[in-house]
Amino acid sequence: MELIHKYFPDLTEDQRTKFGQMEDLYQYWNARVNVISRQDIDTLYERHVLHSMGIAKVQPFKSGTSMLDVGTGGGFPGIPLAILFPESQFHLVDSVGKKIRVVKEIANALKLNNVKAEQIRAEKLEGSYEFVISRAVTRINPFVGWVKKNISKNSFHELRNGILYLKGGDLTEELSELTGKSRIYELSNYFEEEFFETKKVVYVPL
Ligand SMILES: C[S@@+](CC[C@H](N)C(=O)[O-])C[C@H]1O[C@@H](n2cnc3c(N)ncnc32)[C@H](O)[C@@H]1O
Repeated sequence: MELIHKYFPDLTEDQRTKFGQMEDLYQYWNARVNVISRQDIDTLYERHVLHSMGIAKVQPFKSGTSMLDVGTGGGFPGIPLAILFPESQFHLVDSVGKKIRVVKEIANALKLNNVKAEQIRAEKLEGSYEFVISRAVTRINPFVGWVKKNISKNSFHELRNGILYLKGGDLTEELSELTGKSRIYELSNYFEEEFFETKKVVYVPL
């Protein structure tokens, strides 16, 4: 938790409380439905919560933004970002129903009125959003194909609407497959500790 305060010092009391409640909730639910690896639960704040919040360092979302989190699993990156941006709307989707059940339980327990969770495959999803946020779902190229129908045109952020995707490894080959412009943001520019496995946010404007 100290790390959240270190990198996001302006949180309200309500946000601090909600972040604080996440640990017990994930301990409880992960013991019933495996949504994050069991060894990772001890490092929930570093490897999952703060990591998800790396997206906010790249693009802080303005009030009224709508976000789609594709392949959210147990709620990452969507849940931490929904706590951080209570004035924005988050639609969290996953193809696996039991994961969505956990997300709904956690969002309800945290009283996150700005989160909607749904079991659906990304390819079938209608609706439009300013940004698609995601972590560790598939290769960038098919991912862009799934979600480009869901990006709205009305940009009102510094970055044009598009995808913000937490990813690791050497992305040269994957990104060379993309026709449009993409950009890589290194998380090491925002966080001094080296605790993330995937160290980049890939931005694909659409
Ligand atoms: C490796 S997990 C990552 C979960 C979460 N984003 C995280 O980083 O903790 C990938 C997730 O993507 C979901 N998924 C894979 N293909 C999908 C699709 N076509 N539509 C929706 N969800 C999908 C899987 O069910 C799984 O929960």
